[in-house]
Amino acid sequence: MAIGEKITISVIKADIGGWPGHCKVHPDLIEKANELLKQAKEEGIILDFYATYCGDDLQLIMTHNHGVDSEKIHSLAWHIFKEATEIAKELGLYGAGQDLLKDAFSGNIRGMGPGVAEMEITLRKSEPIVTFHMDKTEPGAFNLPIFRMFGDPFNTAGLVIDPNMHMGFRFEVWDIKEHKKVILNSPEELYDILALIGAKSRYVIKRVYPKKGHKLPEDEPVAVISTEKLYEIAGEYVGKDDPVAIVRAQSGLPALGEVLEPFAFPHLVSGWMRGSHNGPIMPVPLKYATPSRFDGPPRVVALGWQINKDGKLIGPVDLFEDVAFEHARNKALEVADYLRRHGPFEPHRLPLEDMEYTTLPSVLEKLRDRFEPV
Ligand SMILES: O=C(COP(=O)(O)O)[C@@H](O)[C@H](O)[C@H](O)COP(=O)(O)O
Ligand SMILES: [Mg+2]
Ligand SMILES: [Mg+2]
Ligand SMILES: [Mg+2]
Repeated sequence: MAIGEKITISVIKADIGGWPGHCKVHPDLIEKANELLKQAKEEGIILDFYATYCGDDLQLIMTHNHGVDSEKIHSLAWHIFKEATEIAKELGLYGAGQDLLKDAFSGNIRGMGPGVAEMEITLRKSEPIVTFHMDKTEPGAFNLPIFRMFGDPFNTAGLVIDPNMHMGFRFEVWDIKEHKKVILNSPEELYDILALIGAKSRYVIKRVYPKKGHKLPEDEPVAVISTEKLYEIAGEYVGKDDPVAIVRAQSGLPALGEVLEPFAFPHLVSGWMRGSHNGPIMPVPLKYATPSRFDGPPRVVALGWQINKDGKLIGPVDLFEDVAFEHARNKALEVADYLRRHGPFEPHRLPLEDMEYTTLPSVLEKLRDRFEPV
């Protein structure tokens, strides 16, 4: 491994049991993940790793040379989730094995329940990246912040000032209901991008790419978001995914501060209690990534890394530990109070079409025969 060579960064996560309820990952599960990742590193399967949590989701961060969708890496992650599930069962954790939706591994973890964000890139001389980890929300929660990082000059000064990024970026947007994708150019097609991604339960940003003329290869993503579960599990829409993302920063890309700036505004996302409520996403350090009030409000953690020439993950820096995000947290709490006072009423509760995949329809079914024509 060296500068200028290809390296893959994989973030693979799953909820395999909460402690208590859907609140947090038990440290024994993280310990197990670390033990097995250490073994994989010693065997030369991965270059480096870090295991952590966000809420009740166990997060595996890995660097390796196997490219995206590698059977070796996906089966390693699956094996870790399976082994840790045994500990979750032993401890009697809540919903042990919750996100492991299939029994047998068949080559690729996508479509089996866990969330995956991976990118294969040519390693720069200095490679700053941020991994984002969310709980109690869905992939569309990344639409607004990712758009602001790479498309909004009011967020990212570099889009105006830096000649290396003045040409803008390309957004790969997925229609997760029709299972289609489209690539749109920013800034030329800015309004089309927004027309789609404003509808965040249906259209989600999957990747962002540099444009032709950028100093980075145009086929290597600069941001990637996990969306696979929603898209891949055939015939079944699986509600809230607790997504993750990887974003590269600096030197012709948004600066670290431009990557984090969108989270100074705790925008509304779907999820929270029973995956059925709108609420503010609160940027938190790991120590606060324990959604407990009304199973929330939804959380986002940002971990900062430098990847060195050997593929080693130098970090993490717990980026939202900064006091500069205190105001966003307070605002989120204020918005949470305001929304909670609506109780079961929309728009705190999600609109009916988004409730289709929750437990509400079975409640409404009981009343069906009692309706009379008016
Ligand atoms: O959204 C939630 C859990 O999401 P998650 O596991 O993080 O994907 C929770 O609010 C649960 O829906 C809620 O606690 C009810 O859980 P059950 O009692 O139905 O398991
Ligand atoms: Mg859970
Ligand atoms: Mg979760
Ligand atoms: Mg989940």
